Amino acid sequence: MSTAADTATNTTADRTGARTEEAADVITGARERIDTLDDRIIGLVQERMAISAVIQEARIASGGRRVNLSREMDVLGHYRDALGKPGTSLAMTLLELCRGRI
Ligand SMILES: C=C(O[C@@H]1C=C(C(=O)O)C=C[C@H]1O)C(=O)O
Repeated sequence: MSTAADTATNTTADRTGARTEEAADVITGARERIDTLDDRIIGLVQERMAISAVIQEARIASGGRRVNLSREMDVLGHYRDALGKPGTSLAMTLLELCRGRI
């Protein structure tokens, strides 16, 4: 016979994929920390976009181009050195967010 407590346990397990209540608690707590980090990362990305826009506008207003490929190579290298090949993909996504598609 299943009880109300069993139902609650199953619900938690369904949400986390865990097979024990202890593991489900660890996962729930760690997910809260990840959600907080993701909010901070999104905020940092938005801050990066705003600063990048200032640079691009200054360069365009001076008669230059929006994009500066040699600087982008440096940014890509920075992320690749820190995070490996997926770091390059992350940097390419960040660059697209900051200056649009080229
Ligand atoms: C922000 C700049 O302009 C553009 C955007 C970049 C970026 O978001 O990192 C890098 C190079 C440029 O294509 C820059 O030249 O530094």
